[in-house]
Amino acid sequence: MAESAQVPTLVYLVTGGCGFLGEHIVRMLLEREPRLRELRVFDLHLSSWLEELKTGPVQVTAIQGDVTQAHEVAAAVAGSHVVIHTAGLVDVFGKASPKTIHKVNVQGTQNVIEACIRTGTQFLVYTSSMEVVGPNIKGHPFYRGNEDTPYEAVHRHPYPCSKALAEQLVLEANGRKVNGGLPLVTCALRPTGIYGEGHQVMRDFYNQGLRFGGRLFRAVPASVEHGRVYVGNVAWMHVLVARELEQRAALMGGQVYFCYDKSPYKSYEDFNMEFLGPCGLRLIGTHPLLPYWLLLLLATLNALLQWLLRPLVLYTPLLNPYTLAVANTTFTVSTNKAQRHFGYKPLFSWEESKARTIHWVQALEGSAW
Ligand SMILES: NC(=O)C1=CN([C@@H]2O[C@H](COP(=O)(O)OP(=O)(O)OC[C@H]3O[C@@H](n4cnc5c(N)ncnc54)[C@H](O)[C@@H]3O)[C@@H](O)[C@H]2O)C=CC1
Ligand SMILES: CC(C)CCC[C@@H](C)[C@H]1CC[C@H]2[C@@H]3[C@H](O)CC4=CC(=O)CC[C@]4(C)[C@H]3CC[C@]12C
Repeated sequence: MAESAQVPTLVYLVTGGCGFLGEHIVRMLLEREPRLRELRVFDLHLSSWLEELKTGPVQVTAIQGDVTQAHEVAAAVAGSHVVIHTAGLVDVFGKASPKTIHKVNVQGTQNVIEACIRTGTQFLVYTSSMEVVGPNIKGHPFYRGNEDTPYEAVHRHPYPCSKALAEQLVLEANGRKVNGGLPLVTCALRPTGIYGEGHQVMRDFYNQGLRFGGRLFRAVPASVEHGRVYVGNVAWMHVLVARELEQRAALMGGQVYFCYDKSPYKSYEDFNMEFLGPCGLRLIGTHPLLPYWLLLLLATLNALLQWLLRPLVLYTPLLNPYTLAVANTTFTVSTNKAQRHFGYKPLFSWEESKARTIHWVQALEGSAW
């Protein structure tokens, strides 16, 4: 990869570049990668905000395409120096079938790898997930663990299964020869639960709170820690990894990195209240209002209803046995591997991450502000 501060030469491709995280990566690259000549944004659904980016100095190329279609992926990858593969089907609510989740997340990733090899693209950054590790089906806590913490990673749900398989494909591809004979250099980033501007689940919780007269009802004990990381910092980690992968190929190739920042360790709901509280919502109860066994019964009923109604309507409530288990199991990370390997420091402090997220919630349609 040729380096020059004056003449931008690099071509980057971001798959899933119109999604929640993808948009932040795209904007961050344009702001903080001075060597960029062309930025290709590949997504199933192209967003209108891409148009405004086309007026800047970097050539922004919007590519409507499907990662499950190998020829579309190969055409987009050809001629790029770095691929950031963020596209994925993020579904833990039963909106898509397990087969579709597998096809997009696993076959789609395989297509990206093969496209890099066939077209001679040498650097691949994959957005994995904390979910490839856990929480596992046994509900074992992962308390402030790092990339080397032993943990029994056993999954049954299609989403974590697909992310784990895809991550494995990416890591195993490290070192394979790409067209031209150079080695492919890959690595995987594992965000914990991402939050920030554009976060759909946060929007859902906010709207739910508004419907209940400004109240949310505690469902998870405050003592359960759930790892969260600000979207801007996750994007920054992608930009840094992409930048450093060539110089530090021997160290970083085939590695996994948790995404982390200074966001506090809290339960899923208490963490959300850091933003929803200042927007006028209250979390009712210091303990869960319903006992766990009753929540599990409701979650199971929801799963049953989803199955029964499937021929007529898609019923996809937030509460199901999987989301209940994830929200009720401690899973937090404490690591400095990204700092040691490629000098990562969070770009946004907790105070700034919080302020930006609150500002976004306040601007939502139907907001109480
Ligand atoms: N949201 C979260 O808390 C976390 C997300 N992740 C991972 O981060 C990545 C991005 O997730 P989000 O931004 O939250 O999701 P998102 O749903 O907002 O973005 C995913 C993007 O991929 C695109 N996409 C989906 N199927 C596609 C296909 N067949 N071909 C081309 N593009 C396709 C979508 O149109 C969307 O723009 C995913 O790989 C996800 O697994 C990892 C950890 C946590
Ligand atoms: C009412 C319930 C008891 C609470 C429901 C909350 C859930 C909807 C969310 C709790 C934990 C979330 C997941 C977690 O942050 C890890 C994730 C990583 C990803 O890669 C994708 C998203 C997610 C699975 C995230 C999804 C929503 C929760 C299950």
